[in-house]
Amino acid sequence: MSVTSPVPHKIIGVAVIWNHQKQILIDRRLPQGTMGGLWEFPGGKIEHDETIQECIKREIHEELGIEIVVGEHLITINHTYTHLQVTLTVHHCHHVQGIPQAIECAEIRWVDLNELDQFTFPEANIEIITALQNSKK
Ligand SMILES: Nc1nc2c([nH]c(=O)n2[C@H]2C[C@H](O)[C@@H](COP(=O)(O)OP(=O)(O)OP(=O)(O)O)O2)c(=O)[nH]1
Ligand SMILES: [Mg+2]
Repeated sequence: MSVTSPVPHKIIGVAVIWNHQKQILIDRRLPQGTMGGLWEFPGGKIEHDETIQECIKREIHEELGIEIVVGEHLITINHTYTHLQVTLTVHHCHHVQGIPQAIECAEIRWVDLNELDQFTFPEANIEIITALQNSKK
């Protein structure tokens, strides 16, 4: 008889942050740890008693030191990696104040939508990027 233990499930709020030049903010994960060195949209785990919008606003302040307005829902992705299941709830967001700083990541960049293909993202992000490209057509 084999016993399988369920993989951990993380609920993550994710921000697609736009500036006035219609660029999107992406960050590179630290080299060590899960999905190290890959690019991502900033965000993180939801805390209890928090809405997804509150989670996104808090994570962006903690990780990048900036203020944003959380806008329209873009997509929710359920994805299972080998040792981890994630639910990524993605919202369009707007940069309001502050210069983004790489507080909890290796690097950050403002990029055009058509430049996203040049960066390596986690597997779950393929669907997010497709949704973004389709929503802007
Ligand atoms: N923020 C973010 N996370 C993503 C994206 N795509 C993707 O698969 N993920 C995964 C990577 C992580 O496992 C998880 C984000 O959780 P997290 O940033 O709070 O957690 P972490 O793994 O960095 O670290 P920890 O706090 O659990 O130690 O979601 C994305 O575009 N943005
Ligand atoms: Mg994070």
